[in-house]
Amino acid sequence: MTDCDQEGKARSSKAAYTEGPGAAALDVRGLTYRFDPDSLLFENLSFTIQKGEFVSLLAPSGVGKTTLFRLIAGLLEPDAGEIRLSGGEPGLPGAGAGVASQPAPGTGSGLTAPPRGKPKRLGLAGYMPQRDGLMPWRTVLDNAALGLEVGGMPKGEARRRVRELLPSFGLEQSADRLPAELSGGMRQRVSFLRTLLAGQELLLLDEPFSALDAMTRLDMQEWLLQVWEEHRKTILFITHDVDEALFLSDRVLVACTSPIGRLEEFRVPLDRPRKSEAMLDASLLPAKREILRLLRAGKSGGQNPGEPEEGGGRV
Ligand SMILES: Nc1ncnc2c1ncn2[C@@H]1O[C@H](COP(=O)(O)OP(=O)(O)OP(=O)(O)O)[C@@H](O)[C@H]1O
Repeated sequence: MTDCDQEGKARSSKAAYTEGPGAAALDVRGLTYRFDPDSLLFENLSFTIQKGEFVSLLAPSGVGKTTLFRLIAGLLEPDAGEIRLSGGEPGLPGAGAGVASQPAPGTGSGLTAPPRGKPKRLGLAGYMPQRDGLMPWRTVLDNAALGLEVGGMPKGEARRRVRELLPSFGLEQSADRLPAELSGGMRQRVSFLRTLLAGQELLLLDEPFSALDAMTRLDMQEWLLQVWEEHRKTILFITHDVDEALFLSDRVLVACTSPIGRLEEFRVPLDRPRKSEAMLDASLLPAKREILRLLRAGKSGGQNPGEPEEGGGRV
């Protein structure tokens, strides 16, 4: 048993998720997935994200964070378990669109597994992958409008919708520029605008700021919170930066075992709206210390991780 497992057992009675079936944006039950027989990534994993929450996911590199996003987005199908998203018809609760299920061993859920094929939840979550994926030949305006156009909106209407939001994304003067003419932060803003405009309730953001310098990153974090407070979407955010996770989130979920079978939950004790100085708030230190310790325990496969350094916040 790893240090992380022991810690999980000790904390399990406290780490109860607040589940309200009508308010869930995402409900994962008994998820099991492997790419090949020797690489089990998820084993009977369950967690819930409520509508309007900002939740970050922290885990050591290579344990399966991006794969989890691909499963939620419907790009991969679980071997067992179910993934439910709101926003489909009839949505949550229920067994209509937006539900992918395979029988989870030992869960006795009694749910009927739909036939394999196109996942019913495909398109129900907005997915912003690590690389911004902007098309180099399309302007800012046309890149941001892409999701709307793919969804069937006429080009003129899609462009009008984009133009309305360009000012709050700091892109008003850049509508006709190509991606190669943009800074890293601007590219991420275009990519996020495209994701937001596609209209889904749940947005999956995979390390969107990892390639940015420290100052741009701080600006982008504050900006993202402003936009989120304005649009009140549900965000699930992958990062390797503990400070970033604590600053942005209502809850931080930490995966520290491989395969991932449970997520340790930390509620962030900060009021909103937040400014970046909140990262220095002393109330965050116990959670930060504990998260770093868990991640180091997970990384070292259960070797004694020792005391984490105060300053280090990236894993
Ligand atoms: N298409 C694939 N086929 C086979 N194995 C894969 C595939 N995609 C990812 N993997 C493996 O699954 C594991 C998890 O990969 P994933 O990218 O989900 O990890 P991650 O936690 O997001 O990593 P990082 O933090 O470095 O981005 C890795 O061992 C990876 O090599």
